[in-house]
Order: sequence, then structure tokens, then C-alpha cells
Amino acid sequence: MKKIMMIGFGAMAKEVIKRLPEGVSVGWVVARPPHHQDIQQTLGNEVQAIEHPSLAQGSPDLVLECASQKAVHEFGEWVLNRGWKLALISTGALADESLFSRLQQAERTHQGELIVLSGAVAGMDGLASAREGGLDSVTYTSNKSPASWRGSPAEKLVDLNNITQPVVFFEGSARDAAQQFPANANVAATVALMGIGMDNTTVKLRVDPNTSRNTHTIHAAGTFGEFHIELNGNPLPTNPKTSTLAALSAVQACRRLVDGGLVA
Ligand SMILES: NC(=O)C1=CN([C@@H]2O[C@H](COP(=O)(O)OP(=O)(O)OC[C@H]3O[C@@H](n4cnc5c(N)ncnc54)[C@H](OP(=O)(O)O)[C@@H]3O)[C@@H](O)[C@H]2O)C=CC1
Ligand SMILES: O=C([O-])CC(=O)C(=O)O
Repeated sequence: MKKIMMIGFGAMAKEVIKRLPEGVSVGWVVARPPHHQDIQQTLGNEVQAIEHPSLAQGSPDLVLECASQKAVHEFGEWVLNRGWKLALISTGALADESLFSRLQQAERTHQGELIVLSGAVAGMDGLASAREGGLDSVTYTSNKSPASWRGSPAEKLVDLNNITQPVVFFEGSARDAAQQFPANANVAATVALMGIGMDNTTVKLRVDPNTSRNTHTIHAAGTFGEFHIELNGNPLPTNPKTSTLAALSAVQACRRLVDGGLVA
């Protein structure tokens, strides 16, 4: 049995736990104390609810971060310094150059592994392949409902309660998008990491009152040719910001623990 450590016990973590493949179980959940009772009641006393990975008894086969960019800052380096495997969903944390280089250093020094989950988008394998031949431009657009942007800085840029037409309220680099919208634009960072980087990837964030889906569009051009991907994702019923596919990408990472890396 492979044992994973979850960081976070919100909408995505709960969805991942529900869908864990056979042969994988949760050994530890890192969460703030108010969640501990819920964790023990839901998952039983075999699972350790802890405030920090250092409190874990034993070693996980994989640490799955499903929490926040802040959590990557708080725990990422510690986990990699132990030589553990760390899969990130809050990939926007890597827009912080200093954190990214510390995580890479820890990964190299301690033979840990830093995994960027593909999350809510598809096509990251093709984008990474295209990069090998040289990419001229990559543009990523995120289009979501007003509910998906609530609680983000979009509230100050557009009247989410009264819009009648789609509005692009942010256009800039992937680095700025990921840092200014930490709970909404991690995909911008993922696309940047797989393609032409945080400063050269153009990002547009758009609110659309006529959609209930999270639509991710990537346009990439380079030596390989050109591709255009549009992915219309269903949000999780428990969090309209978060696409179901993002949780499924974490489930797939768990499946690779038992099935090996044959199917990427
Ligand atoms: N890469 C991608 O494609 C995608 C990435 N995401 C990212 O995934 C993450 C999880 O999403 P989701 O589950 O829907 O979000 P939720 O807000 O539903 O849950 C996040 C949970 O993580 C906990 N958490 C956050 N920071 C910390 C911390 N520093 N220490 C301990 N616990 C922490 C929160 O605890 P508390 O209640 O105590 O605050 C909360 O329970 C988010 O960062 C989101 O932006 C989401 C979708 C796609
Ligand atoms: O789930 C999504 O649609 C994307 C998302 O929240 C993010 O990029 O942070």
C-alpha cells in the first residue's frame, strides 16, 4: 500500500481522497487545527491530522499539496529537504523566483522530486515538447463565471454582480497573474513553466456572466507549428473556482505511484 500525505483539506483534497486509486491511502493530512476533528471523523484515527509535516510519524510515498501558494512557501522546502516527492497544484507559488530556486536546490541536494501537476488544463506534454524546438509565443486565457472570481482582486476591477457581457479584466504576464490571483491563476504559471516562462507568457483573465464552466484556452506558436487548445472544465460543486480536472490530475499522480510511469 502506498501512503500519501495531503496538504490541505478543502474542496480539492476531499475530491482527491474520494477518488484515490486502489493501493493508495492517506496516512497524514497537514491542515490547520480547526480542521483536525473533521479529518479524524472523516478518515478515521489511522490518519494523522498534523499542523506541519515534521510531526508525521513515518515517511510518505508522495506529498500532495492541495492547499494554497502560501502552503508551498510554508512546507515545500522542508518536504524536499527530507528527500520526499512533492506534487504541487498551487503552481503559482513558483512565480516567486527565490522560492522556486530554493525548492530546486532542495530537490537536487536531497534527491527529492518536485512535480508540477497539469491541474485544470491539458496539453502540457505537447507544450513542453514544442519548447524543445523553440516557441515564439504562448497566450493563455482563463474564462470563468462571476462566482468563480468572487473573493479575488477581480472584485475591484469589475462589478461581478452586475456585468451583462464578458469582460477581460486582466492582461499581463503569467508571473503577475499567478501572484495577483493566487487562488485563480495557477494554470497561468503551469503553462508558463511548461512553455516560455513566467515573463514571456501572455495571460488574459476574463469573467463571463453567461458561463458556468471554467474555460482554459492556450494558443502556442513556434518551430513545431501552432496549436490551439480549448478546455471547458466543470467546476467542483464545492468550489466554483476549482475545476474538476485539477483534482483528477492529482488522482492521476497517485495512480502513477501504483501503476508506474507508463501512461503519462
Ligand atoms: N493548478 C491548477 O490547475 C489549479 C490549482 N488550484 C489551487 O489548488 C488549491 C486548492 O484548491 P481548493 O481545494 O479548491 O481550495 P479550498 O479553498 O477549497 O481549500 C484549500 C484548503 O487548504 C487549506 N490551506 C490553505 N493554506 C494552508 C496552509 N498554509 N496551511 C494549512 N492549510 C492550508 C485551507 O485551510 P483553511 O480553511 O484553514 O484556510 C483549505 O482547507 C488552491 O491553491 C487553488 O488555487 C485550483 C484549481 C486548479
Ligand atoms: O481550476 C481552475 O479552473 C483553475 C484555477 O483555479 C487556477 O488556475 O488556479
